[in-house]
Amino acid sequence: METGLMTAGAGSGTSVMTDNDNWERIREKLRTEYGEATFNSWLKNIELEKIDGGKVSMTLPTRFLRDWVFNNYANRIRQLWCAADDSVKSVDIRVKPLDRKNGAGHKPTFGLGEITETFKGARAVAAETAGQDASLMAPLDPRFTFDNFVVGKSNELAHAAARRVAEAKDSVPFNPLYIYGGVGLGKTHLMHAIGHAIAANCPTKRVIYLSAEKFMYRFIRALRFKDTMNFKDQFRSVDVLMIDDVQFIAGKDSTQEEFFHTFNALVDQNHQIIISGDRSPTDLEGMEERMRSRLGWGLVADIHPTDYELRLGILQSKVEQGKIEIDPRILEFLAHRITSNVRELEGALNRVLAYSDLVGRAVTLESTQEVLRDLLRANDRRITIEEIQKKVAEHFNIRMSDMHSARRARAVARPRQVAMYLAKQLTSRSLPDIGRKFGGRDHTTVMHALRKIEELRQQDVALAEDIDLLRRMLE
Ligand SMILES: Nc1ncnc2c1ncn2[C@@H]1O[C@H](COP(=O)(O)OP(=O)(O)OP(=O)(O)O)[C@@H](O)[C@H]1O
Repeated sequence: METGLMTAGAGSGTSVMTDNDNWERIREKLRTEYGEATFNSWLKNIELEKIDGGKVSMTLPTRFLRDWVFNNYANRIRQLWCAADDSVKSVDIRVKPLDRKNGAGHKPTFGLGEITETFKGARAVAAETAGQDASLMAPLDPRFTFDNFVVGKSNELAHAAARRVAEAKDSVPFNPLYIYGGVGLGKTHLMHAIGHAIAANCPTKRVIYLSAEKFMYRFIRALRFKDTMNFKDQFRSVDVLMIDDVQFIAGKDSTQEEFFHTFNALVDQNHQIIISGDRSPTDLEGMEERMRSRLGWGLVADIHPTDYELRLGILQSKVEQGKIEIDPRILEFLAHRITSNVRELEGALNRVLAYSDLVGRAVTLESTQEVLRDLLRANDRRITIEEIQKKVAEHFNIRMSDMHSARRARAVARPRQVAMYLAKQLTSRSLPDIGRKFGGRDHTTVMHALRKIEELRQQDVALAEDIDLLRRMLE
């Protein structure tokens, strides 16, 4: 979110002395309400800049802190300002500009130049959350903890596996832990949560968390500056290595080669590796076979799309954390309608709340529909055949490419027929269209598949259940 703008009451400015007094009192209230630890981590560094024309301008040293405060404490700060001074119209929190003359100021936490995502123990995280020492900054998002992760059917395996890895003091339960799932379903959240838990429980463990993209960037830089020995040492001496979005290095041969050796070195030393990707290891096209097979060596845990209950649970947890008052029917509406992924769901809630702050009116169903018109339309879109194929392939543990292949073995032919059946049920595509999407098959093949599956559904309870489950997951 670019601007932290909050609106309230009506009126004009007050004297500097009174403003500072008010701010002191508000700070004390925040300290009492949220407790010393939270106050010191997030709120202590808010500075009052000025009050002008009824607008309170405050600053925080980093964008990260500003966003966090905005998302979690803005409502309360606004209420306190309004109660303290009824001339206050709006409250604005900005990132404090760098003091260029003295070279002082704070780097943004997720600055562009930052490539190392290394942290050693809890101190680094604490320093980071307090926004103090830029050189110790760890990019672990403090919101992404196990406590803030809502568990449902779709993510329970990944969550349990992540916890097991995080809590294992001297052992390595599965190596690697490979977590995969669609966009915005909590893979990064779980990895950060593992990082936080290890930092808290085993502060001497050396952990590296970074995206595969940054791994590649660092590797290329090491090559360019002839510093590969150092690069290898750094990565091969860690206790826990977490690589996010591994699909990024598919097709990047030399990075894959380096990653392969790093991977082997760590596994040999019995050091933990945790990897996330957007698809299963077997479906990582552009990834060498030896790498794919290694990625599947340990535990492969997938995160499925969320169901209604989980979406509602996530929204409820967000409003509880932010102490936000909102009509529960709005949350139910959002959980019903924003089904794409959790990131969009959170974004929708934030948009609705920001709008209500701006216009100074409570959130209603009408305003929610109005504000989210585009998002709701996008979420109403039709299910695609590709989605069906992907889901069915995952479910039956076959490759996506088998949906198009000529292979006739039952282990792949049956799931393919199930996918055709669901394509007919859940989309408005014609039989020839469906056939084309399945490796250019004839419409009579599709018809045969539909008949076969309909017949089997009557006889085979397990298959009927599989189909029901798949349909619910897709709808
Ligand atoms: N089960 C959950 N409970 C609470 N928050 C969640 C949950 N799942 C996802 N989120 C939130 O949804 C947002 C997106 O999650 P995250 O970034 O971890 O997704 P991702 O799977 O890594 O996506 P991508 O593939 O785009 O990297 C985050 O703000 C995260 O906190």
